[in-house]
Amino acid sequence: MTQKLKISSAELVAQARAKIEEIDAKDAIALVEDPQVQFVDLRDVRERKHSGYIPGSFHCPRGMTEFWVDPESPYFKEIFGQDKKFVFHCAAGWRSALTVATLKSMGFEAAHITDGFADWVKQGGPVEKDD
Ligand SMILES: O=S(=O)([O-])[S-]
Repeated sequence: MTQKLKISSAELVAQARAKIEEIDAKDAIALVEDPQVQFVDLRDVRERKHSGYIPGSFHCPRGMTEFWVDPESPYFKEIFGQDKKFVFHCAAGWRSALTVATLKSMGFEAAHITDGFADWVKQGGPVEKDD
């Protein structure tokens, strides 16, 4: 039997989006060479390999994010200790909205690309691909 949810995934994303900083792809593209900005890619490795990625983006599997940004966690990654603006993205902006809202509740400030990598590509953003 299908369980009756208290809240849909779409509502969860909408609630998250209302709480966080969103950057549309066009504005994000303008930041790609800014050394003070670190793009963080939450997509899985297969998506990155298949569709390419934002040059200089750091790959962070969504499942590890809370642990990787937390200096008290054994999984902390130094990259998140830098004094930079962090801009997270996924494919279409849903996973990154949820992630950035969760990070905000932890006290870690970040933004996300509103409509994700799909819009980045549509707006002509640079894409790197490994062979
Ligand atoms: O990447 S996603 O927004 O499709 S969940």
